[in-house]
Amino acid sequence: MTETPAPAVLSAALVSRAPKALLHDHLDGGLRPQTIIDLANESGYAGLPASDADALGQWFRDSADSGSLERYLETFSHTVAVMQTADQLSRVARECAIDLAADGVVYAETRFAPEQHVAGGLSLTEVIEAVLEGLRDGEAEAAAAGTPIRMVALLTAMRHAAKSDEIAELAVRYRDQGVGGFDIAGAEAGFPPSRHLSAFEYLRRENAHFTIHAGEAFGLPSIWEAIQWCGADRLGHGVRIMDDITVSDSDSADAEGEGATLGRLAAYVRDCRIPLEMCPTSNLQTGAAESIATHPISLLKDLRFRVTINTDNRLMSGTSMSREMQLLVDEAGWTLDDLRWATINAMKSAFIPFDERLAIIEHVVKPGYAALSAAT
Ligand SMILES: O=c1[nH]cnc2c1ncn2[C@@H]1O[C@H](CO)[C@@H](O)[C@H]1O
Ligand SMILES: [Zn+2]
Repeated sequence: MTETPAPAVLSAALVSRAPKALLHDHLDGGLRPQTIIDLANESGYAGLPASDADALGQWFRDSADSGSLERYLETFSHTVAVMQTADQLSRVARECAIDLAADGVVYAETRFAPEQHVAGGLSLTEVIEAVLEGLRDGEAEAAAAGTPIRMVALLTAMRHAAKSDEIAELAVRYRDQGVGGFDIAGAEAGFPPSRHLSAFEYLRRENAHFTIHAGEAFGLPSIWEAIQWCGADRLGHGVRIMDDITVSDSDSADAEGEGATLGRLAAYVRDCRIPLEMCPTSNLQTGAAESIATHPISLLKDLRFRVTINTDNRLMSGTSMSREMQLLVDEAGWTLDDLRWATINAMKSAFIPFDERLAIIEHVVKPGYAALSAAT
């Protein structure tokens, strides 16, 4: 009798070398702990809950681990507090690009809400320009270090606030200067995407791209509004699309997803290839999923939804793209081919022009994975 050999578990060294594409990363959720401390000391912000980097990093991870999106979001008050001057914003953006590049990320969209960075007297445009400058500097440094990365900013409007029209206009104004699109974020329950319909209608008139955080802390109605009412190009998280998928008996969907039945909304999302910006560790912390092994991302992969892997908030989750990928390999059986597929999915869904996406897929992602396959 011949036994099928168990697939080789991918080593951390290999996963860290894999080319990665990241669509869902919050700039204010990815600061280095030491940078927060430096910036707090320089600016006189006295509210930090810890004064050494290790303890502060731990504090963010623990506090974000509450099982509630609302409490998770409270931790951002400390990062936002030290992102109120042009120098602070540029430094954080520069380090974001460098850290992602060092992790093997070759393309990343990082998002932030300009309206949260005006407490120190900056205008919205000064906030955006400071971030864009930092991203350009970070790209240049990463290239010089031999780890080139393309960085794009997304402008977020906070869903509980009333600034989305203005932020959407800025996303259009800065479209050719490093801003790829628009997003809404913040507490989901009680703040449906349709509250910001005029911003989305404006963006569509302008042929601009946007994604919407939906289906994270709230279910199908939020996803339905985001897609069918607001016209979102992509879904931030979208993990609750599972509520519209029936698996005949527990865990019975096999590797091809046989045994699963899609409702109308889930079928629409799959048929239209609507990208899902999935963030496994973040979902465990906010209670949107129970474990990596049972996270819907694997079933959705098997069902061939357009799944992408993302970090959400590297600081609050103590994570990186390599870590998210490694967890899927170790705890949910993902293969190198699966990681390559998710990376190409992300590049196909990026908010940059088609020819530029294709160039990264053909000249960076595919050769990178081919070299790794040859090495396994
Ligand atoms: O997973 C999330 N769901 C909803 N909102 C989020 C998430 N992560 C971060 N933010 C919110 O987005 C703002 C801009 O980056 C952050 O300040 C945070 O309030
Ligand atoms: Zn997010």
